[in-house]
Amino acid sequence: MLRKLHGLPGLVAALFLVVLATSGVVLSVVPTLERSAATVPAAGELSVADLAEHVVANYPGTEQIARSLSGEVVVYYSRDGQPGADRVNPLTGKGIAPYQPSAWFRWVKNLHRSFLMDDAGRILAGVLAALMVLICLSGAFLLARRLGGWKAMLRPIAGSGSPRIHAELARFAVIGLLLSALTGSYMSAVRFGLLPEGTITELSFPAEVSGGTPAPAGSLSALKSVDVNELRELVFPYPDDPMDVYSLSTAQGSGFVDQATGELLQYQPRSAGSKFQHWMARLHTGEGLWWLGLILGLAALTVPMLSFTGLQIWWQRRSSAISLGESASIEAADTVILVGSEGNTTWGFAKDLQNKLNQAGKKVHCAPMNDLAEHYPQASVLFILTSTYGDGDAPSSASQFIARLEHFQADDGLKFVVLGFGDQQFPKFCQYAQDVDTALRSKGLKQMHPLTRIDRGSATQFQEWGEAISERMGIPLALTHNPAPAVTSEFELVERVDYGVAVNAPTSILRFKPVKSERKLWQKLLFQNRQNLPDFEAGDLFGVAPPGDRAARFYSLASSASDGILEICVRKQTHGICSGYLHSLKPGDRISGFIQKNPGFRPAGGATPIILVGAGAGIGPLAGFIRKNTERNPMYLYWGGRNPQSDFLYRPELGCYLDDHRLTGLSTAFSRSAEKNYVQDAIIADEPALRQLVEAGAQILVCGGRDMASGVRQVFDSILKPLNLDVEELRNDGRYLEDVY
Ligand SMILES: Cc1cc2nc3c(=O)[nH]c(=O)nc-3n(C[C@H](O)[C@H](O)[C@H](O)COP(=O)(O)O)c2cc1C
Repeated sequence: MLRKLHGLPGLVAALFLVVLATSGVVLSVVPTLERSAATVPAAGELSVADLAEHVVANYPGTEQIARSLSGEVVVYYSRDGQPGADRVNPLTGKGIAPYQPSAWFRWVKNLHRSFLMDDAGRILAGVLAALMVLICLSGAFLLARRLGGWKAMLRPIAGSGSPRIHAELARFAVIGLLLSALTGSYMSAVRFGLLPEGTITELSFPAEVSGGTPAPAGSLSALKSVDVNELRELVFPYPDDPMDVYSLSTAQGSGFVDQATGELLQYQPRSAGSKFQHWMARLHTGEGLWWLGLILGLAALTVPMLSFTGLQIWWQRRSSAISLGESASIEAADTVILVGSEGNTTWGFAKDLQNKLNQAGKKVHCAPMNDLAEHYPQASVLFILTSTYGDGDAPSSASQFIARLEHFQADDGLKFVVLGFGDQQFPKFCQYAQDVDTALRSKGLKQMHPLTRIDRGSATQFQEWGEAISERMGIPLALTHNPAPAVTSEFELVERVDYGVAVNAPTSILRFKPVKSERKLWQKLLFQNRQNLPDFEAGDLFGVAPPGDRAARFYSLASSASDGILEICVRKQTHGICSGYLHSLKPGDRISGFIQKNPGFRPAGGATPIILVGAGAGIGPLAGFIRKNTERNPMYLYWGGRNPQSDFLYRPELGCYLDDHRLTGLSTAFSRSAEKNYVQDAIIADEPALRQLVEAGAQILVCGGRDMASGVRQVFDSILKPLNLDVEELRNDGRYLEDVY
């Protein structure tokens, strides 16, 4: 719902919003330009009387002096019967230049206010401003949900590509955009009478005027008592009409001034409503608040990019949407599958399950979890397949599920199974699936099979779960869904470096070049994936299926697309089909593969010190991070191998990285050498230095086998103890990341 509230207005209004925002950016510099050209006297330095005296000395035919909120003073005068207007220096009253408002800015203002279409355009601009309020608010809620609550709004944002850019820009700009949209909506609502206007009472001409001989403007007491910075406008009396008066308008109110006595007549302070309206306009335009104008302009500058990335996200989501096969009705279904998904990948698994159950003769009803019915009269099994989002929260298609469960009537014969989809990198791995499992049990439903968690869409884990369910239900259920994108790219092996044969740990660094083929124009326009030149970062995963096998295996990437090479570091497993296949490749051989993003495993960036820990082939992504560290931020590597003569992976590269300071420090440990050390020992040896780094905000990234990762966690727990910290706490702050296999 929240996503629709955000996306739909965005899609409908994107183009108009870009026009509004771009013209807003141009207008946002006006207050700064005006302010830089204006001379603003210090408070108390110059009164309106002084200003009038200086101006009249230079412009004897002065009719009006106007001062903008930016401090620009313009005198309107008549000379030899001809009207004129000059910008003047308030301190001297001397003219600076003829006053000529910019025709270009006027055109942009018209475009911004009304799309150059008068009232119809103004109404459209008002509606767009209101839509923008909706987009900003729903976007802020989505962002808070994604980051794990309002308190976590400043947390590093995981992810990459358009979703990450969209979220980063939105976080930066949302307050500015919301302010512009709210004030713009208010101004439109007032203009079209939807909100009351702040009353500005028209002053009637004073009944009693002295009619005496006019005194010089500089001597009039009412003008002397007003600081020039308060002035809005001073209209001079008609020459040779002793019964006429000065009309004075200031920030506080307006009134008349007797030209002979200097007395203030019929003064009217501004009403609270008028002040409010005035401030809303200032907060929208930044008039007189040049710094705010620039902030609002910067925020508006993000709108074209937000629209573009928003459109890309929508398109990607649409492209990955799964159309479900025929679904039995709620009344007729003997099996129900409910799906909780945000990015649609879980639907692919659900569809496979539904197809296989159909093939086994079941009548399956499949729906989003939010569509939980009150009763499934014929159903004996309820499958829940759900992902987890935010910080252990429900994905959007399951957000109402727990609430709806209150009204659910379960038959005695109904059993349930929960299958969670998540990512082990997140501290609350498959937490929502766990919550659903608990909620169903507390509701009194019987579990048919224990909760199972699938990590990063593993086809193998899904298949294994299918086998277990198959046994429970007594039906064949060969689940084969592999969420790999249908489109793979071709890669050619250009180089391999082999290590570790002598210590029974054959490990190769394999470097591939993508085989190029250009995208067609329509594919580019429709934001289609680059078919053969995928975008990837070190730490993302490379999916490869060995010949004759549909299930892909994943290898952490040791390079980024910008390196121009796709690099993986693969240890040949005993009986490993895929690792054996990769190890058999010779330069010139081609393979097909695809990229799976792994946004949860990336160094924080900026000056944050990074501690990299790995063992064996786990060095792959870590080497990729170091290669990318061209800004020479502090980066330390702790790595464990078997023997320095045989499997010191990346030895020459690491030497170069140390020399050119992409790597700040390197500690190694070898288990089959004289020292017989593991990476944990190398970490303990540097305990005080590491503690200091963590105290200074360091982030730790660990890559390698499960046992090594668990040992490293224990060691860090003990190192962190004196700081009253532990790995779990760092993990919650995104400062302890693992890529474990
Ligand atoms: C912003 C974001 C937050 C996530 N939070 C969690 C989480 O807290 N726990 C977890 O196990 N997985 C988390 N994941 C991983 C997803 O649950 C996982 O990728 C899942 O397969 C997505 O399925 P879906 O595309 O059907 O929504 C998160 C993913 C993203 C992009």
